[in-house]
Amino acid sequence: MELQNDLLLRAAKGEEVERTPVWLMRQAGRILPEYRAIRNSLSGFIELAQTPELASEVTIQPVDILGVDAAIIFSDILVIPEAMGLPYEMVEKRGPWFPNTVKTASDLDKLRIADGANDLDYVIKAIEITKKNLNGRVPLIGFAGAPWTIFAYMIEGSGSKTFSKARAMLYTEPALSHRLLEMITQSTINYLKAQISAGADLVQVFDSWAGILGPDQYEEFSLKYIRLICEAIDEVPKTVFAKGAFFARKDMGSLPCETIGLDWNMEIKESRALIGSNKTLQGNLDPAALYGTADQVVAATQKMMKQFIGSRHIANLGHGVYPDINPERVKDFIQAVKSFS
Ligand SMILES: Cc1c2[nH]c(c1CCC(=O)O)Cc1[nH]c(c(CCC(=O)O)c1C)Cc1[nH]c(c(CCC(=O)O)c1C)Cc1[nH]c(c(C)c1CCC(=O)O)C2
Repeated sequence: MELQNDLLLRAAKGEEVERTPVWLMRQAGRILPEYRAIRNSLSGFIELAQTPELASEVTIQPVDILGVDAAIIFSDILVIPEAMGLPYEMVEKRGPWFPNTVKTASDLDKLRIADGANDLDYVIKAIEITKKNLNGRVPLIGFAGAPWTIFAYMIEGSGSKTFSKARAMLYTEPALSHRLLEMITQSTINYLKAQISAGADLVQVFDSWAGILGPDQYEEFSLKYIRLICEAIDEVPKTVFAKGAFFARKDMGSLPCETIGLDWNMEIKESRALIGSNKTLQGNLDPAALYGTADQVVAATQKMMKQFIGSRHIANLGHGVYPDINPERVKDFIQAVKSFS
């Protein structure tokens, strides 16, 4: 199926574009009343994610309602631990929670490498339905968590400010840590390849908890595995978003991927200098900027866009859109990118 709007893919590959493409991390769900209407008719997030027809519907909502230049499949990074044998629950207002965590080698022996196509068949079906229903309007982004971020949840069992159990494991059980990271990496490669076979046009790896490691540990326990994933996937362009990894920007310039995501703490020109000229940069408006008035949102967006002039760029926020943002301000952001020249 020929894409009618392939701005995202051309920008990722560093090809000519008429204008900068724009989408938002966490655009599916969260902010739209149309999403909440569907979600509230079910038992919760997990049932929605596991119902391919509905997951597909909420994936396409931001394309119809907001006018973004890409869809991102509605799912979660935590489907990988579940497919490996560690199920999660989504607790209302509190976030993910794992009844069991990995503490010892015998916990690890109970886990398996996920195969992607079978273990996560509901995501694969949702991608197939979404590709059909998008009918080539915009590209579809597939995604997975980076091994370190997935590891952090599997050890900690929930979100955390410090992830001190997960970070302790790196010091007390480095060999066990590497074994688990290898299993997650292999599962993730299988999963991303299945997403691509089903129709994903680009894949993004989210390393949401990159910023809590020091530079040496980040190289050893995170970047190494992200590199393996990028090396294994050559079918479609890849984006790596490592939140808070300002210290790793130079190393990220040599990852075998097309695009590097920037968070809003990262200065744009400095990031370009560190990462080099042969990557597309994605980002990086502060998500809190969308709490401003329409005029303020437009001004902040233009200010960001100016700093990317002459640079390979995909416009986005510096992290996921916050749940209580007015969708009208999201539209102002998108329109400000589209009319920037
Ligand atoms: C760390 C992380 C998670 N999930 C994700 C990350 C990485 C990105 C980031 O750093 O924000 C990624 C994710 N989660 C979800 C998507 C869907 C696609 C998209 O819109 O980008 C994506 C790409 C749906 C979701 N994942 C979740 C929801 C909310 C569930 C609900 O409707 O109640 C959605 C729509 C739940 C979730 N899932 C997770 C948390 C911490 C939570 C609870 C708080 C929150 O809402 O973010 C783990």
